[in-house]
Amino acid sequence: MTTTTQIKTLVVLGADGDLTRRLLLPGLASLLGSDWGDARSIQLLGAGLSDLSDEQWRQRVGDAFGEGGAGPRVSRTAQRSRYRRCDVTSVEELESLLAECDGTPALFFALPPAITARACQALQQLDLPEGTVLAMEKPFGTDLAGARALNQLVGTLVPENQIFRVDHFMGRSDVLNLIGTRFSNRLFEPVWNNQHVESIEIVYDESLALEGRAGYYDKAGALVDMLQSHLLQVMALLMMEPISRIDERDLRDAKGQVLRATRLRGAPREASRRARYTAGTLDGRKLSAYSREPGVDASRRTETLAELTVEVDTWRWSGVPVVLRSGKALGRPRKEAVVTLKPTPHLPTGLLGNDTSDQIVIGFKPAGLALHLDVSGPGDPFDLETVSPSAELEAGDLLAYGEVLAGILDGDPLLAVRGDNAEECWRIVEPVLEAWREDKVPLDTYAAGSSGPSSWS
Ligand SMILES: O=C1O[C@H](COP(=O)(O)O)[C@@H](O)[C@H](O)[C@H]1O
Repeated sequence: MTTTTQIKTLVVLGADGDLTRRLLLPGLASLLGSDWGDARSIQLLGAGLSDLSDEQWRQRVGDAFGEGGAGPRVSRTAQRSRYRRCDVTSVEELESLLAECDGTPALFFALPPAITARACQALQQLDLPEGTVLAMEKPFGTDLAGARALNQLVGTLVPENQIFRVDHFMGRSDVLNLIGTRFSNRLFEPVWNNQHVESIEIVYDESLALEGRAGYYDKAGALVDMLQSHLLQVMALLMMEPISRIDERDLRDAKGQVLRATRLRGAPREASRRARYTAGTLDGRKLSAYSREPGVDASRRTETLAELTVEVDTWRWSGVPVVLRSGKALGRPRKEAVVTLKPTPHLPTGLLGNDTSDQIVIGFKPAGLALHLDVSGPGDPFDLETVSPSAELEAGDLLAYGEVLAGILDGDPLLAVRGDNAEECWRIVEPVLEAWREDKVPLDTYAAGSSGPSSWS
Protein backbone atom coordinates (compact mmCIF):
# COMPACT_ATOMS: atom_id res chain seq x y z
CA MET A 1 0.00 0.00 0.00
CA THR A 2 1.29 3.49 -0.76
CA THR A 3 0.36 6.84 0.75
CA THR A 4 -1.88 8.95 -1.44
CA THR A 5 -0.57 12.36 -0.39
CA GLN A 6 2.13 13.70 -2.67
CA ILE A 7 5.35 14.76 -1.00
CA LYS A 8 6.20 18.36 -1.87
CA THR A 9 9.22 19.11 0.33
CA LEU A 10 12.22 16.95 1.09
CA VAL A 11 13.65 18.06 4.42
CA VAL A 12 17.13 16.72 5.08
CA LEU A 13 17.97 16.65 8.78
CA GLY A 14 21.75 16.45 9.06
CA ALA A 15 22.11 18.29 5.76
CA ASP A 16 25.61 19.47 6.65
CA GLY A 17 26.85 15.88 7.12
CA ASP A 18 28.94 13.57 5.00
CA LEU A 19 26.11 11.22 4.00
CA THR A 20 24.05 14.07 2.53
CA ARG A 21 26.94 15.29 0.41
CA ARG A 22 28.30 11.90 -0.69
CA LEU A 23 25.13 9.91 -1.31
CA LEU A 24 21.83 11.65 -0.77
CA LEU A 25 22.27 14.74 -2.95
CA PRO A 26 23.90 12.90 -5.90
CA GLY A 27 21.03 10.37 -5.63
CA LEU A 28 18.47 13.18 -5.71
CA ALA A 29 20.17 14.71 -8.74
CA SER A 30 20.01 11.40 -10.61
CA LEU A 31 16.29 11.15 -9.79
CA LEU A 32 15.50 14.72 -10.85
CA GLY A 33 17.38 14.20 -14.08
CA SER A 34 15.36 11.07 -14.93
CA ASP A 35 11.79 10.62 -16.26
CA TRP A 36 10.62 10.95 -12.66
CA GLY A 37 11.82 14.57 -12.69
CA ASP A 38 9.78 15.24 -15.86
CA ALA A 39 6.61 14.57 -13.92
CA ARG A 40 7.51 15.80 -10.44
CA SER A 41 9.24 18.71 -8.76
CA ILE A 42 10.41 18.96 -5.22
CA GLN A 43 11.44 21.64 -2.76
CA LEU A 44 14.67 20.87 -0.96
CA LEU A 45 15.12 22.16 2.57
CA GLY A 46 18.38 21.40 4.37
CA ALA A 47 18.68 21.59 8.16
CA GLY A 48 21.73 21.12 10.34
CA LEU A 49 23.76 22.53 13.18
CA SER A 50 26.27 24.37 10.94
CA ASP A 51 25.74 28.05 10.26
CA LEU A 52 25.28 28.08 6.50
CA SER A 53 23.69 30.80 4.42
CA ASP A 54 21.27 29.79 1.66
CA GLU A 55 24.03 30.74 -0.79
CA GLN A 56 26.60 28.48 0.85
CA TRP A 57 24.10 25.64 1.00
CA ARG A 58 23.12 26.07 -2.67
CA GLN A 59 26.78 25.95 -3.58
CA ARG A 60 27.14 22.66 -1.69
CA VAL A 61 23.99 21.26 -3.27
CA GLY A 62 25.16 22.34 -6.73
CA ASP A 63 28.55 20.63 -6.22
CA ALA A 64 26.98 17.41 -4.93
CA PHE A 65 24.32 17.48 -7.66
CA GLY A 66 27.13 17.68 -10.21
CA GLU A 67 28.11 14.14 -9.14
CA GLY A 68 24.62 12.77 -9.72
CA GLY A 69 23.85 14.38 -13.07
CA ALA A 70 23.44 18.01 -14.12
CA GLY A 71 20.64 19.45 -16.30
CA PRO A 72 18.31 22.46 -16.01
CA ARG A 73 15.76 20.79 -13.73
CA VAL A 74 18.48 19.66 -11.39
CA SER A 75 20.12 23.09 -11.19
CA ARG A 76 16.73 24.77 -10.69
CA THR A 77 16.11 22.60 -7.61
CA ALA A 78 19.56 23.46 -6.28
CA GLN A 79 19.03 27.21 -6.86
CA ARG A 80 15.66 27.20 -5.11
CA SER A 81 16.75 25.07 -2.19
CA ARG A 82 16.99 26.59 1.27
CA TYR A 83 18.93 25.89 4.44
CA ARG A 84 17.97 26.49 8.06
CA ARG A 85 20.21 26.16 11.06
CA CYS A 86 18.30 23.79 13.29
CA ASP A 87 18.85 21.77 16.43
CA VAL A 88 16.69 18.81 15.47
CA THR A 89 16.23 17.80 19.10
CA SER A 90 14.46 21.10 19.89
CA VAL A 91 10.66 21.11 19.61
CA GLU A 92 10.55 24.85 18.83
CA GLU A 93 13.19 24.67 16.13
CA LEU A 94 11.54 21.67 14.48
CA GLU A 95 8.22 23.47 14.59
CA SER A 96 9.66 26.47 12.73
CA LEU A 97 11.31 24.14 10.24
CA LEU A 98 8.02 22.35 9.53
CA ALA A 99 6.30 25.71 9.11
CA GLU A 100 8.66 26.41 6.22
CA CYS A 101 7.62 23.32 4.30
CA ASP A 102 5.59 23.69 1.19
CA GLY A 103 2.90 20.93 1.23
CA THR A 104 3.46 17.49 2.71
CA PRO A 105 7.05 16.90 3.85
CA ALA A 106 9.34 13.89 3.82
CA LEU A 107 11.78 14.19 6.71
CA PHE A 108 15.03 12.39 5.91
CA PHE A 109 17.08 11.74 9.06
CA ALA A 110 20.70 11.63 7.82
CA LEU A 111 21.74 11.35 11.45
CA PRO A 112 23.12 8.80 13.93
CA PRO A 113 20.42 6.62 15.60
CA ALA A 114 20.65 8.36 18.99
CA ILE A 115 20.02 11.82 17.50
CA THR A 116 17.28 10.42 15.25
CA ALA A 117 15.56 9.05 18.36
CA ARG A 118 15.82 12.42 20.13
CA ALA A 119 14.47 14.23 17.08
CA CYS A 120 11.51 11.81 16.99
CA GLN A 121 10.83 12.45 20.68
CA ALA A 122 10.71 16.16 19.89
CA LEU A 123 8.38 15.51 16.94
CA GLN A 124 5.97 13.76 19.33
CA GLN A 125 5.15 17.22 20.72
CA LEU A 126 4.07 18.46 17.30
CA ASP A 127 1.21 17.76 14.92
CA LEU A 128 2.81 16.44 11.75
CA PRO A 129 1.05 17.34 8.50
CA GLU A 130 -1.17 14.52 7.17
CA GLY A 131 0.85 12.12 5.02
CA THR A 132 4.27 13.12 6.42
CA VAL A 133 6.91 10.55 5.56
CA LEU A 134 9.87 9.72 7.81
CA ALA A 135 13.03 8.28 6.24
CA MET A 136 15.85 6.97 8.40
CA GLU A 137 19.36 5.94 7.59
CA LYS A 138 20.96 2.75 8.78
CA PRO A 139 21.81 1.60 11.33
CA PHE A 140 18.23 1.59 12.59
CA GLY A 141 19.02 1.55 16.31
CA THR A 142 22.23 0.15 17.71
CA ASP A 143 20.90 -3.17 18.99
CA LEU A 144 17.65 -5.16 19.15
CA ALA A 145 16.29 -3.32 22.18
CA GLY A 146 17.18 0.03 20.59
CA ALA A 147 15.53 -0.92 17.28
CA ARG A 148 12.37 -2.02 19.12
CA ALA A 149 12.26 1.21 21.10
CA LEU A 150 12.81 3.28 17.96
CA ASN A 151 10.09 1.34 16.13
CA GLN A 152 7.66 2.06 18.97
CA LEU A 153 8.63 5.71 18.99
CA VAL A 154 8.29 6.32 15.24
CA GLY A 155 5.07 4.29 15.29
CA THR A 156 3.53 7.00 17.47
CA LEU A 157 4.31 9.59 14.80
CA VAL A 158 3.09 8.09 11.52
CA PRO A 159 1.76 4.71 10.27
CA GLU A 160 4.29 2.01 9.32
CA ASN A 161 3.85 2.56 5.57
CA GLN A 162 5.06 6.14 5.98
CA ILE A 163 8.28 5.02 7.69
CA PHE A 164 11.19 4.39 5.34
CA ARG A 165 14.11 2.58 6.93
CA VAL A 166 16.65 3.17 4.22
CA ASP A 167 18.98 0.45 3.00
CA HIS A 168 20.59 1.72 -0.18
CA PHE A 169 21.41 -1.84 -1.32
CA MET A 170 17.67 -2.24 -1.86
CA GLY A 171 17.87 0.58 -4.42
CA ARG A 172 20.73 -0.97 -6.38
CA SER A 173 19.87 -2.45 -9.73
CA ASP A 174 22.54 -5.16 -9.31
CA VAL A 175 20.85 -6.29 -6.07
CA LEU A 176 17.30 -6.01 -7.41
CA ASN A 177 18.54 -8.11 -10.32
CA LEU A 178 18.26 -11.05 -7.92
CA ILE A 179 14.49 -10.85 -8.33
CA GLY A 180 14.56 -10.68 -12.13
CA THR A 181 17.17 -13.39 -12.53
CA ARG A 182 15.49 -15.81 -10.14
CA PHE A 183 11.89 -15.41 -11.16
CA SER A 184 12.01 -14.86 -14.91
CA ASN A 185 14.09 -17.93 -15.77
CA ARG A 186 12.92 -21.52 -15.39
CA LEU A 187 16.51 -22.64 -15.04
CA PHE A 188 17.02 -21.60 -11.43
CA GLU A 189 13.88 -22.34 -9.41
CA PRO A 190 14.07 -26.19 -9.68
CA VAL A 191 17.54 -26.22 -8.07
CA TRP A 192 16.92 -23.36 -5.62
CA ASN A 193 16.63 -25.54 -2.50
CA ASN A 194 18.50 -27.81 -0.11
CA GLN A 195 18.13 -30.83 -2.43
CA HIS A 196 20.51 -29.21 -4.90
CA VAL A 197 22.30 -26.34 -3.18
CA GLU A 198 25.34 -27.18 -1.11
CA SER A 199 26.13 -23.70 0.20
CA ILE A 200 25.60 -20.01 -0.37
CA GLU A 201 28.11 -17.21 0.03
CA ILE A 202 27.30 -13.51 0.00
CA VAL A 203 30.53 -11.52 -0.06
CA TYR A 204 31.21 -7.79 -0.20
CA ASP A 205 34.99 -7.42 0.13
CA GLU A 206 36.04 -3.83 -0.52
CA SER A 207 39.40 -2.32 -1.31
CA LEU A 208 38.12 0.94 0.22
CA ALA A 209 39.58 1.63 3.64
CA LEU A 210 38.22 4.03 6.20
CA GLU A 211 37.95 7.06 3.87
CA GLY A 212 37.78 9.53 6.77
CA ARG A 213 34.68 7.90 8.28
CA ALA A 214 36.21 6.85 11.61
CA GLY A 215 33.62 8.84 13.58
CA TYR A 216 30.88 6.52 12.35
CA TYR A 217 32.72 3.33 11.39
CA ASP A 218 34.72 2.85 14.57
CA LYS A 219 31.47 2.53 16.53
CA ALA A 220 29.79 0.29 13.96
CA GLY A 221 32.43 -2.12 12.61
CA ALA A 222 32.02 -4.38 9.59
CA LEU A 223 29.33 -6.54 11.19
CA VAL A 224 26.88 -3.69 11.78
CA ASP A 225 28.02 -1.54 8.85
CA MET A 226 27.50 -4.23 6.22
CA LEU A 227 26.18 -7.61 7.45
CA GLN A 228 23.44 -6.62 9.89
CA SER A 229 21.92 -4.35 7.28
CA HIS A 230 22.86 -4.78 3.64
CA LEU A 231 23.97 -8.40 3.36
CA LEU A 232 20.97 -9.74 5.28
CA GLN A 233 18.73 -7.83 2.87
CA VAL A 234 20.57 -9.39 -0.07
CA MET A 235 20.23 -12.81 1.55
CA ALA A 236 16.50 -12.33 2.02
CA LEU A 237 16.06 -11.49 -1.69
CA LEU A 238 18.21 -14.42 -2.75
CA MET A 239 16.42 -16.97 -0.58
CA MET A 240 12.81 -15.75 -0.40
CA GLU A 241 9.86 -17.68 -1.78
CA PRO A 242 8.59 -16.60 -5.22
CA ILE A 243 6.38 -13.53 -4.93
CA SER A 244 3.14 -12.98 -6.77
CA ARG A 245 3.69 -9.32 -7.60
CA ILE A 246 6.23 -6.59 -7.04
CA ASP A 247 4.52 -4.75 -4.26
CA GLU A 248 5.66 -3.77 -0.82
CA ARG A 249 3.47 -6.25 1.01
CA ASP A 250 4.40 -9.33 -1.02
CA LEU A 251 8.08 -8.46 -1.11
CA ARG A 252 8.49 -7.45 2.50
CA ASP A 253 6.44 -10.43 3.74
CA ALA A 254 8.62 -12.79 1.70
CA LYS A 255 11.83 -11.21 2.98
CA GLY A 256 10.46 -11.30 6.53
CA GLN A 257 9.76 -15.01 6.30
CA VAL A 258 13.44 -15.68 5.48
CA LEU A 259 14.76 -13.35 8.16
CA ARG A 260 12.51 -14.81 10.84
CA ALA A 261 13.77 -18.31 10.00
CA THR A 262 17.45 -17.29 10.09
CA ARG A 263 19.75 -18.27 12.94
CA LEU A 264 23.47 -18.60 13.48
CA ARG A 265 24.88 -21.97 12.47
CA GLY A 266 26.11 -22.87 15.95
CA ALA A 267 27.50 -20.77 18.78
CA PRO A 268 29.17 -17.44 17.88
CA ARG A 269 32.58 -19.07 18.40
CA GLU A 270 31.91 -21.42 15.47
CA ALA A 271 29.59 -19.26 13.42
CA SER A 272 31.53 -16.00 13.33
CA ARG A 273 35.00 -14.66 12.57
CA ARG A 274 36.37 -11.15 12.79
CA ALA A 275 39.60 -9.41 11.90
CA ARG A 276 41.15 -5.99 11.60
CA TYR A 277 43.66 -4.69 9.08
CA THR A 278 47.22 -3.81 9.96
CA ALA A 279 49.57 -1.63 7.88
CA GLY A 280 50.01 -2.69 4.27
CA THR A 281 50.05 -1.59 0.66
CA LEU A 282 46.92 -1.33 -1.43
CA ASP A 283 47.04 -0.45 -5.14
CA GLY A 284 50.56 0.88 -4.65
CA ARG A 285 49.37 3.11 -1.78
CA LYS A 286 50.77 2.65 1.73
CA LEU A 287 48.02 2.29 4.32
CA SER A 288 48.56 2.58 8.03
CA ALA A 289 47.02 0.11 10.42
CA TYR A 290 43.32 0.67 11.17
CA SER A 291 44.17 1.21 14.83
CA ARG A 292 46.36 4.20 13.86
CA GLU A 293 43.78 5.90 11.62
CA PRO A 294 42.78 9.36 12.88
CA GLY A 295 39.66 9.14 15.03
CA VAL A 296 39.99 5.42 15.80
CA ASP A 297 39.85 4.36 19.44
CA ALA A 298 42.13 1.28 19.40
CA SER A 299 40.77 0.08 22.76
CA ARG A 300 37.37 -0.45 21.12
CA ARG A 301 38.73 -3.42 19.09
CA THR A 302 36.51 -2.64 16.09
CA GLU A 303 36.65 -5.24 13.33
CA THR A 304 37.15 -4.24 9.69
CA LEU A 305 36.31 -7.72 8.37
CA ALA A 306 33.37 -9.78 9.59
CA GLU A 307 32.05 -13.19 8.64
CA LEU A 308 28.94 -15.02 9.81
CA THR A 309 27.59 -18.43 8.92
CA VAL A 310 23.84 -18.72 9.25
CA GLU A 311 21.13 -21.18 8.34
CA VAL A 312 17.57 -20.55 7.23
CA ASP A 313 15.28 -23.01 8.98
CA THR A 314 12.67 -23.67 6.32
CA TRP A 315 11.70 -26.75 4.33
CA ARG A 316 13.46 -25.22 1.31
CA TRP A 317 16.73 -24.25 2.97
CA SER A 318 17.25 -26.29 6.12
CA GLY A 319 20.85 -27.55 6.37
CA VAL A 320 22.36 -25.17 3.80
CA PRO A 321 25.18 -23.03 5.25
CA VAL A 322 25.00 -19.38 4.24
CA VAL A 323 28.19 -17.38 4.68
CA LEU A 324 27.95 -13.58 4.86
CA ARG A 325 31.21 -11.67 4.73
CA SER A 326 32.41 -8.15 4.23
CA GLY A 327 35.62 -6.28 4.89
CA LYS A 328 37.64 -3.17 4.16
CA ALA A 329 41.13 -2.59 2.71
CA LEU A 330 41.19 -5.96 0.98
CA GLY A 331 43.49 -6.47 -1.97
CA ARG A 332 41.07 -8.50 -4.04
CA PRO A 333 37.67 -6.78 -4.07
CA ARG A 334 34.95 -9.37 -4.47
CA LYS A 335 31.28 -8.43 -4.43
CA GLU A 336 28.96 -11.26 -5.30
CA ALA A 337 26.48 -13.92 -4.24
CA VAL A 338 27.61 -17.45 -5.05
CA VAL A 339 25.24 -20.41 -5.04
CA THR A 340 27.22 -23.67 -5.06
CA LEU A 341 25.38 -26.77 -6.21
CA LYS A 342 25.86 -30.29 -4.90
CA PRO A 343 27.79 -32.78 -7.03
CA THR A 344 25.70 -34.88 -9.40
CA PRO A 345 24.56 -38.17 -7.78
CA HIS A 346 26.70 -40.25 -10.14
CA LEU A 347 29.42 -39.43 -12.65
CA PRO A 348 29.38 -42.07 -15.41
CA THR A 349 32.35 -44.38 -14.97
CA GLY A 350 34.94 -43.42 -17.56
CA LEU A 351 34.18 -39.71 -17.35
CA LEU A 352 37.10 -37.96 -15.76
CA GLY A 353 35.45 -35.45 -13.49
CA ASN A 354 36.63 -32.13 -12.28
CA ASP A 355 36.19 -31.85 -8.57
CA THR A 356 34.76 -28.33 -8.86
CA SER A 357 31.07 -27.84 -8.13
CA ASP A 358 28.67 -26.04 -10.42
CA GLN A 359 28.11 -22.48 -9.31
CA ILE A 360 25.75 -19.62 -10.09
CA VAL A 361 27.38 -16.27 -9.43
CA ILE A 362 25.43 -13.03 -9.24
CA GLY A 363 27.86 -10.13 -9.32
CA PHE A 364 27.46 -6.77 -7.62
CA LYS A 365 29.63 -3.86 -8.70
CA PRO A 366 30.25 -4.77 -11.44
CA ALA A 367 26.82 -6.24 -12.02
CA GLY A 368 27.05 -9.61 -13.70
CA LEU A 369 25.87 -13.16 -13.97
CA ALA A 370 28.16 -16.16 -14.42
CA LEU A 371 27.80 -19.93 -14.36
CA HIS A 372 30.66 -22.28 -13.57
CA LEU A 373 29.98 -25.60 -15.28
CA ASP A 374 31.89 -28.76 -16.14
CA VAL A 375 32.05 -29.59 -19.85
CA SER A 376 34.13 -31.74 -22.17
CA GLY A 377 37.60 -30.30 -22.30
CA PRO A 378 39.97 -29.95 -25.24
CA GLY A 379 41.52 -33.20 -26.35
CA ASP A 380 39.91 -36.18 -24.65
CA PRO A 381 36.12 -35.44 -24.68
CA PHE A 382 35.67 -37.55 -21.53
CA ASP A 383 38.11 -35.45 -19.57
CA LEU A 384 36.07 -32.59 -18.10
CA GLU A 385 37.05 -29.00 -17.50
CA THR A 386 35.27 -26.01 -15.99
CA VAL A 387 33.96 -23.21 -18.19
CA SER A 388 32.35 -19.98 -17.04
CA PRO A 389 29.88 -18.45 -19.46
CA SER A 390 29.21 -14.98 -18.10
CA ALA A 391 27.53 -11.68 -18.86
CA GLU A 392 28.26 -8.22 -17.60
CA LEU A 393 25.05 -6.35 -16.84
CA GLU A 394 24.43 -2.64 -17.29
CA ALA A 395 23.88 -0.56 -14.18
CA GLY A 396 20.41 0.98 -13.74
CA ASP A 397 19.84 4.62 -14.76
CA LEU A 398 19.37 5.84 -11.21
CA LEU A 399 21.94 5.88 -8.44
CA ALA A 400 20.88 3.64 -5.55
CA TYR A 401 19.87 6.67 -3.47
CA GLY A 402 17.88 7.99 -6.43
CA GLU A 403 15.87 4.77 -6.52
CA VAL A 404 15.37 4.87 -2.76
CA LEU A 405 14.34 8.54 -2.86
CA ALA A 406 11.81 7.84 -5.61
CA GLY A 407 10.07 5.43 -3.22
CA ILE A 408 10.18 7.95 -0.39
CA LEU A 409 8.85 10.86 -2.44
CA ASP A 410 6.15 8.71 -4.06
CA GLY A 411 5.20 7.21 -0.68
CA ASP A 412 5.89 3.64 -1.83
CA PRO A 413 7.80 1.63 0.82
CA LEU A 414 8.61 -1.30 -1.52
CA LEU A 415 12.38 -0.85 -1.07
CA ALA A 416 12.31 0.28 2.56
CA VAL A 417 13.03 -2.11 5.42
CA ARG A 418 9.85 -2.83 7.38
CA GLY A 419 10.04 -2.42 11.17
CA ASP A 420 9.69 -6.12 12.01
CA ASN A 421 12.38 -7.01 9.45
CA ALA A 422 14.77 -4.43 10.91
CA GLU A 423 14.32 -6.05 14.32
CA GLU A 424 14.95 -9.53 12.89
CA CYS A 425 18.28 -8.37 11.46
CA TRP A 426 19.37 -7.25 14.93
CA ARG A 427 18.08 -10.48 16.50
CA ILE A 428 20.25 -12.53 14.11
CA VAL A 429 23.51 -10.71 14.90
CA GLU A 430 22.91 -9.91 18.57
CA PRO A 431 24.55 -13.09 20.01
CA VAL A 432 27.63 -12.37 17.91
CA LEU A 433 27.87 -8.77 19.01
CA GLU A 434 27.67 -9.94 22.59
CA ALA A 435 30.30 -12.68 22.14
CA TRP A 436 32.65 -10.24 20.40
CA ARG A 437 32.15 -7.67 23.16
CA GLU A 438 33.10 -10.34 25.68
CA ASP A 439 36.10 -11.32 23.54
CA LYS A 440 34.88 -14.90 23.13
CA VAL A 441 35.92 -14.82 19.45
CA PRO A 442 39.51 -13.87 18.57
CA LEU A 443 40.15 -10.65 16.67
CA ASP A 444 42.44 -11.82 13.84
CA THR A 445 44.58 -9.50 11.75
CA TYR A 446 45.34 -9.12 8.04
CA ALA A 447 47.64 -6.78 6.21
CA ALA A 448 45.87 -4.03 4.26
CA GLY A 449 45.98 -5.06 0.60
CA SER A 450 45.98 -8.80 1.40
CA SER A 451 42.98 -11.06 0.88
CA GLY A 452 42.32 -11.45 4.61
CA PRO A 453 43.88 -13.32 7.55
CA SER A 454 46.09 -16.18 6.33
CA SER A 455 44.41 -18.51 8.83
CA TRP A 456 41.05 -17.97 7.08
CA SER A 457 41.97 -19.42 3.71
O1 LIG B 1 26.51 1.52 3.49
C1 LIG B 1 27.65 1.24 3.18
O2 LIG B 1 27.89 0.72 1.95
C2 LIG B 1 29.17 0.88 1.35
C3 LIG B 1 29.22 -0.12 0.21
O3 LIG B 1 28.19 0.13 -0.70
P1 LIG B 1 28.48 0.78 -2.10
O4 LIG B 1 27.14 0.82 -2.76
O5 LIG B 1 29.06 2.13 -1.86
O6 LIG B 1 29.46 -0.13 -2.77
C4 LIG B 1 30.30 0.66 2.33
O7 LIG B 1 31.53 1.00 1.75
C5 LIG B 1 30.09 1.52 3.56
O8 LIG B 1 31.08 1.24 4.54
C6 LIG B 1 28.73 1.25 4.16
O9 LIG B 1 28.47 2.18 5.22
